This record gives sequence, structure tokens and C-alpha cells, in this order.
Amino acid sequence: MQSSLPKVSKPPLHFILGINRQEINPPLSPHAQKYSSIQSLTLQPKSLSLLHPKTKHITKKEMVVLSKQTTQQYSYIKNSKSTTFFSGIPMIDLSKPDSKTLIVKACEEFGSFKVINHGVPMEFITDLESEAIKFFSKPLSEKEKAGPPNPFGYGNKSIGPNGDIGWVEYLLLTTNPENNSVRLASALGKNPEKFRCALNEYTSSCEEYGLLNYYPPCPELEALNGENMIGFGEHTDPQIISVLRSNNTSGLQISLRDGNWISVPPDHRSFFINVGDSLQVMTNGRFQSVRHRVLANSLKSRLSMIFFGGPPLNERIAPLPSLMKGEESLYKEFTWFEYKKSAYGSRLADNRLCLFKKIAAS
Ligand SMILES: O=C(O)CCC(=O)C(=O)O
Ligand SMILES: [Fe+2]
Repeated sequence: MQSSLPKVSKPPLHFILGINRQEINPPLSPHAQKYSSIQSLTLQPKSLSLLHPKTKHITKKEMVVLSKQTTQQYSYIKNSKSTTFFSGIPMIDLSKPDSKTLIVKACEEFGSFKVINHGVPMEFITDLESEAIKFFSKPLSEKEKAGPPNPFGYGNKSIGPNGDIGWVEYLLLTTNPENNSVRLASALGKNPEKFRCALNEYTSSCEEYGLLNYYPPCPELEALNGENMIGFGEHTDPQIISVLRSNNTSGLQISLRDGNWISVPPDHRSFFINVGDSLQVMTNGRFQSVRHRVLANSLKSRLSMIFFGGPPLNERIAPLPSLMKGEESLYKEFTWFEYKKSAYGSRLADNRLCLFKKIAAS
């Protein structure tokens, strides 16, 4: 199969296998208990205009409620109609000749799209999925042997080093098995080779456009009357592209250009592609990285396999000359290493590209 996506240059290509945390903490207690442990409550009303014709059904107003527990802080979203799905996400059939054109259009308009007829055999996906589920079903003490996730390994709740917390567990892996530590390999079970094979089969089948991802439920949400808990907080991916595949559980939301959040219908056979910050720079802003987040599900577990395609560390990230046609670059010069370092020092929701934008002369 011919891939229509840009060829992603060599490593680092990392994967996150995530699973919503469930058995890790004592289950979140129902309503009363949750609020009795609140130390501070912040309400951030966010007025949302309905500019996009296909978003009539989404909530006009959204409240983000931050509840601070003694040791952790989780974020909740009030009245997010997470089960009303948006039907306007571009779907691209990679076997069709017009797919390239449609991908460009989707990247310009949405910063994301889903692909079908991607050529990745379903059995590769299900093999990796079942190995991942085996891992996440282990007792916490076993999983922790594969952590912490720096640079690669198991993590839960904490996303990055700057205080971001989510209802999530994850395994951060690299496609280069030598970089996945011995500690990680042994925690993957008696047969880490099987896990590795599943990962390799899956990644080698899609190396030109990346791919992979997984997650699970939070029954206490049922008692919270329409509130949703953040599994993975809003952010843009810093890499060139991310390829996300999840099981049939909802949770992924993306922010449209008008600021409205919409829920992506789950589809375990397709891949969902996001434009990352690096691709935004490479196209001098013609494509824009898409803000997205994952909400916890009260009933079902969600497993996502995400493939992040990033450049080599010393690669300069700059607009591609062939796209420039005499335009000025909107961005200062920087390498992927510099961007990663800066991203590591920021919060998940921060607009990291701001720091690298040229200030327009007035
Ligand atoms: O787990 C998911 O479905 C998405 C997570 C995500 O956006 C990320 O890891 O960058
Ligand atoms: Fe992401």
C-alpha cells in the first residue's frame, strides 16, 4: 500500500500505551466523599460560540471544575456531552487516489482526520492490544517494576514532570528495543519477547506513517451527574504527527478552530491522525496542531495505541522551503531537541509554540 503521509525520519519514535487508572487508587468515592475532600474549587466558565455548522449539538457552556484532594488533583468537566458524537471528522480512504489532496484539506481545516484502508493487519493490532491488557491487568506492584517512565517505562496519574494529573496509566516505549530497559522488559512478564514481537510487528507495518495506542473505566462518574473526569488533559502533540488507534470506547475529544470541544466517535478499525506542533512549523502554520484530550468513561475501559512520529534530536525544525513561496517564516530557528526540552518544562495545556514564534513587527 502506498502511504500518502509524509515520510517520518528516523527515531525517536515513541509510543504511549495508556490505560485509565482504575484499580490503582482506592476507587474515587461517590459524590459526597469527593466533595468533602475538596480543598479548593475553581470554576472556569468558558463561553463557547457555535460557529461550526456541524456542532449544533455540543454544549454551549462548559465548566472545568478542579477538585483538589489531599494528595492529588483531578480535573472534571461539567456538562460535556461526551456521548454526542461529532460526525464531521474527515475520513480518508488511503486506497483512493484523491487521498493526498483530502489529507492536505483535512490538515488545513481540522488538524486531524481518520484513515481507513490503512493496510495494517487487524491481527497485529489485536495481538498488541491483548499483550497490553495483560500488562495493565497486573497488580500495581508488578507494573511499578516497569517504572518510572523516564525516559521509558510505566507511569500512572502523573503526566510529565510539571504536576499534570489524569485518570490514566501508561507505558512509554520506544520502537528501538535496545532503549527499553531491562527493568521494563522483565516487568512485561515471563515472556517479554512476545510483547516485543507484538510491538515490532505492529510498528514495522506502519513505519511510513506511524501508528499505535490503548486505555479503561471510572464507575464513580455515574454518581457525578453529568460530570466527566479528565483522563488525559488537553494538549497538542509536539511531534510531526501522531497516529492513534483505540478500542471501541469513547473519550477522545478535539477542539475545533472555534474553540468548541467535540467528541470523536470510537472506531477500532481506523486510525486517527493528529497534526503535531512540528508539522505546524514545517508548513509555516498552514496546518495547525490540534488540541485534544481524553475523558474517562464510567463504564468501559479504553485502550489507545499512539504512535508519535518525531524528527531526530538534532534536526532543525523549520518551514519546508518548497512550501514557502517567498513567505517569511513565522517561527524562530530551533531543533527538535530544543523544542522537546522546552515542552518538558511546560504544563500539558500550554501553548508551547508561542515561545518559538517570531514577534510580528508592528
Ligand atoms: O490516549 C489517547 O487516546 C490520547 C492520548 C494522547 O493524546 C497523547 O498521549 O498524546
Ligand atoms: Fe496527544
